[in-house]
Amino acid sequence: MKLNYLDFEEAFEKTFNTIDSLKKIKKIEIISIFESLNRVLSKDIKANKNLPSFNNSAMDGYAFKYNKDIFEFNIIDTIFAGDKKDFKELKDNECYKIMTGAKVPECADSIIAFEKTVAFDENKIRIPKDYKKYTNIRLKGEEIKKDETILKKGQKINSSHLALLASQGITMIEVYSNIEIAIISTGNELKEPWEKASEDEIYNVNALAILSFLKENGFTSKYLGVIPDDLEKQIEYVKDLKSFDLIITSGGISMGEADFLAKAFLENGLEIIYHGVNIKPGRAMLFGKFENSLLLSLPGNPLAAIINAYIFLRPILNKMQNSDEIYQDYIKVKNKEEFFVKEGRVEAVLGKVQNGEFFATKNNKYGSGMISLLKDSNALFISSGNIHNIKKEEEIKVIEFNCNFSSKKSNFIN
Ligand SMILES: Nc1nc2c(c(=O)[nH]1)N[C@H]1C(S)=C(S)[C@@H](COP(=O)(O)OP(=O)(O)OC[C@H]3O[C@@H](n4cnc5c(N)ncnc54)[C@H](O)[C@@H]3O)O[C@H]1N2
Ligand code: MOO
Repeated sequence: MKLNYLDFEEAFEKTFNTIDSLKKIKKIEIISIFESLNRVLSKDIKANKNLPSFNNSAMDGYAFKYNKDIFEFNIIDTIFAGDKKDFKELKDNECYKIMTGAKVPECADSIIAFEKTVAFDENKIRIPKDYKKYTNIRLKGEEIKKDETILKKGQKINSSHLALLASQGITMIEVYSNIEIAIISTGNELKEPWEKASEDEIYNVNALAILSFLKENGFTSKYLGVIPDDLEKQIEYVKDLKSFDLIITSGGISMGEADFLAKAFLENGLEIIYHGVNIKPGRAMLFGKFENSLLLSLPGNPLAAIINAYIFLRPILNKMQNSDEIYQDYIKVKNKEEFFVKEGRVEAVLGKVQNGEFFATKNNKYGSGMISLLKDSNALFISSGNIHNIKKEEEIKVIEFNCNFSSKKSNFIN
């Protein structure tokens, strides 16, 4: 089989159009916020209450009614956070001692921190003459108003969102059900890491690498094992996979005589969207529609498989999960040492970003069969195919392994 290598951008576009064309019922479920990290909201969430829900003190200090001519106040009582009793009206020269977070009585409009007073004793304080009115009061509803939308449908939940939900006493939320993902490896040469491998055999790197890659990105998956390099057996095996939303395989898709994975899927009705992308590494990649599920076949070489996962798989997952944050954001950094890429194809170069500088891993002199380089890298530089050398000190765009995602497609290609 001879592969036609599809233009990189076109592959991206076809991928997204294919996801859009799937006839999918968006399944939802209601879950506890304790189980909701990385899940995607299936509806907007409104505020249950104002934030803050009462005027409260931003400092440990004294609450008083501002008067431009009064600078000394007698302390008449102390208000602690959580105090609910009614505090009596303050006279002009009276104040309350008040703790951070405590409810500020209606009669007070300003707070001074203990350390900002000019003098104080048990009973009295003096404030500076230039002290400003309304200082240090966190006003009811100043941050969020009751019924305001606080989180939008499509939001992937992180700890900051959970802080907000907790502040509202919201404990159950509606999310999209997790997409179901199957992971399959191919290759008779593979032994699982817990098996004994002879010097002629290799360990299965991709299954665990992809499984944990998915976990890092908030997705769960089922590892279904290694399919034997035998067409008849593969045809049988593949039949049962249509119930998954996404099937991720690795290996068996280039031109080797035992590479008949694509054929096994084709025999079962696979519609190939593309097979081969003009990118190094990872050009053997196959993407297809398998009834209402998708097949992403990553190359066997672990480094190529993982790089493709960073570039292609992450946006696919985000989109399939109905997240709003789909596309990788790039950052701009300074290139530390000159390195070279080939013209005429997109090239993904591993590197390490440190304090705003990019170091190409091994100066971009490595093969896609290597494995250890991934652990020494934390970012990818992606060339357009129109450049050859990337000079020292040049400003470049890179995608970090743990990049942010946004709803707008960014142009991360250099
Ligand atoms: N004549 C050609 N040969 C190859 C081409 C080509 O264009 N023409 N492309 C090369 C490139 S680039 C890649 S990448 C590989 C992709 O091949 P496959 O996706 O079919 O993968 P395999 O042939 O099955 O395996 C390649 C390599 O990776 C190892 N492997 C496979 N699975 C695993 C795994 N789960 N864990 C660890 N290592 C794995 C396998 O042993 C091979 O060494 O094709 C080139 N050939
Ligand atoms: O897919 Mo291969 O790893 O391009 O190098």
